[in-house]
Amino acid sequence: MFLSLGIGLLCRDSQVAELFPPTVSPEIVVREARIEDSWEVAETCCSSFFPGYSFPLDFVLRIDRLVAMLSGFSVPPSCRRTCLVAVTSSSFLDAFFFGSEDCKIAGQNGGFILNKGNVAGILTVNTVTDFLPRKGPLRRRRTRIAYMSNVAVRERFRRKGIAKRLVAKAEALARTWGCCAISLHCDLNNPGASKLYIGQGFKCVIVPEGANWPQPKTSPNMQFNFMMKLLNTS
Ligand SMILES: CC(=O)SCCNC(=O)CCNC(=O)[C@H](O)C(C)(C)COP(=O)(O)OP(=O)(O)OC[C@H]1O[C@@H](n2cnc3c(N)ncnc32)[C@H](O)[C@@H]1OP(=O)(O)O
Repeated sequence: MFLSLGIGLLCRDSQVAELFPPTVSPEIVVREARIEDSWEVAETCCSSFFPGYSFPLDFVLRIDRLVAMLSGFSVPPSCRRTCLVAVTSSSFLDAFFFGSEDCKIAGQNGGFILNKGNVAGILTVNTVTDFLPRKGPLRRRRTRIAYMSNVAVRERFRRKGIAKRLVAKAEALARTWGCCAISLHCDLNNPGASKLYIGQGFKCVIVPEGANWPQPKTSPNMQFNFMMKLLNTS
């Protein structure tokens, strides 16, 4: 009986392997982040944008992100901001990764990770338009243009269409906010991300030389493409 049960399990494993070959992502749901996702959002952000840092600097970075995220959700009146997460089904992760790379505690492999790994990707979208030139002598904020940032997918979940899903969800959300366009800054030296946005229909906006066009505050040597996509609101 034990033998047949063992064979049954083996069959199930191979069938599961067939159903989920390594190139296909497990079930992914894209939704707005909840408070309990905060640490994993910070972790996904830091491991994607600062992959080279090790303990204790990476821990400090994550705390910094966490604080920035929790405090950054207050926005000027009439503006919207939200963080989207792509989450994997936890049962899948429990079955395949529990106790291994997704459940690391401080300092392991020289890096700080404390999560079960449900968040596979993140994206922030807002209508604050801090990165668009203001309008008129009163320097009023532009309206109806959403802005995307912090798009990141954990390394082992990349090239499975997760960023595309996050971008599509951000566009849908922007439409519900009444936006007619969505914009972003993309590092000129990030060909993967540029390809992603061009593939999703974003166009580079040529910023006139010397224009007073606000840019993200990163290292001074970093150069950005400002990209935009008109949203079909019909
Ligand atoms: C506005 C911003 O926030 S820009 C910052 C972008 N973020 C980063 O650079 C952080 C580190 N990188 C990442 O987190 C990821 O690699 C991302 C977000 C750039 C892409 O996430 P993924 O989930 O892997 O993208 P996804 O699988 O949806 O790819 C969609 C398309 O983008 C393009 N693409 C994505 N990554 C790459 C890459 N490394 N090289 C070439 N093309 C790429 C491809 O055209 C791809 O389609 P394909 O797989 O059918 O060829």
